[in-house]
Amino acid sequence: MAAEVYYQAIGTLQSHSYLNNLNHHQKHQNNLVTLVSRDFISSNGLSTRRSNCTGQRNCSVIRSLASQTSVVDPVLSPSRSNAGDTYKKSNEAALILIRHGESLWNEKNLFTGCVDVPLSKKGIDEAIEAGKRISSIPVDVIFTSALIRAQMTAMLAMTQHRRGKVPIMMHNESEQARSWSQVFSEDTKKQSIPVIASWQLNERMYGELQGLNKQETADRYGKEQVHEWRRSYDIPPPNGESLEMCAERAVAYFRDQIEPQLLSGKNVMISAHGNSLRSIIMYLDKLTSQEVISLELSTGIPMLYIFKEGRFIRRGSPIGPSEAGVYAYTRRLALYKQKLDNMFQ
Ligand SMILES: O=C(O)[C@@H](CO)OP(=O)(O)O
Repeated sequence: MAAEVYYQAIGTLQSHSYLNNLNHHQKHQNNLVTLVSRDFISSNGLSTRRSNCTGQRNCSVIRSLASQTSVVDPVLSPSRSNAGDTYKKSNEAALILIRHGESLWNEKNLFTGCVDVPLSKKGIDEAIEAGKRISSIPVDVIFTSALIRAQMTAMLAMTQHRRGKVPIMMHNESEQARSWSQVFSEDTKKQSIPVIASWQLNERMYGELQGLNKQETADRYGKEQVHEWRRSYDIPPPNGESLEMCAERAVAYFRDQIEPQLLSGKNVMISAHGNSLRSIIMYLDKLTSQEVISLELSTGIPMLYIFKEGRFIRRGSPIGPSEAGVYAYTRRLALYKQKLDNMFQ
């Protein structure tokens, strides 16, 4: 199918605001992300409405980092719709975020944090389903946390990718590990996707709540207290990390290790966790510490951003591998899918 066909979809998408588009996706796919106070997203007045940051140290750090990004949509803006050359010349990359599929402890409703538990049967199915949704989106490098549930999710998702590249875990923990895991064929390397695991993308450390049942904890300490531990920005659970503390390491890692990949045009997938991803989304979408409280991520639903000219544009979640809208977002995505369609005709 020709790339132009995908561009036709832009005509229909142009009339959608960023938020409408997001809502359209959400309607069709079980709430990838829930933002209770959404009005800020469609507004240009982000900075004026964002004076209510309650976080202390890191809040200002996050906000100054975030000030480099924007939710303005250059891809779908009418003035750009016919600017084919502009698309060609501009440097852009896809960024896929995915929270791991349901884990055995999600299933049991236990606080998990940095405890390293695997996916449940349902989580395995979710990861495979997630893989189908992104199976026509190019992935050049994968970042996961150091935890098995995020790694399982990434690996299972990639089994569904139409390009058929093999994800390979990088082992840089020692010189010997690096040397013993070398690949000596350039051709094979080209058919591989490096997978980089980092503790900085781990779930936030839940301290003394790890292993406790969420409902029983609420019964014992009160719903409000537990909600504060779970969703406030800067109040940590007993001996654990607040979201602010989690953001400090996860966002720093994103900026230092992941953004350079995107800047060089590489398409990146991040498989991580509810709270490490919430903190990264806070950075990408310039959410305040108040706004992030209402951000919830579903397990196993991938979310696509386009990184273009230093800005992150949230595109919602691909519904399926053939959904025209997703591939219409950029010429590169359209061409990539067209190539895959030709290969597998
Ligand atoms: O238990 C956890 O580690 C997290 C994510 O599952 O829970 P919460 O939703 O409370 O942040």
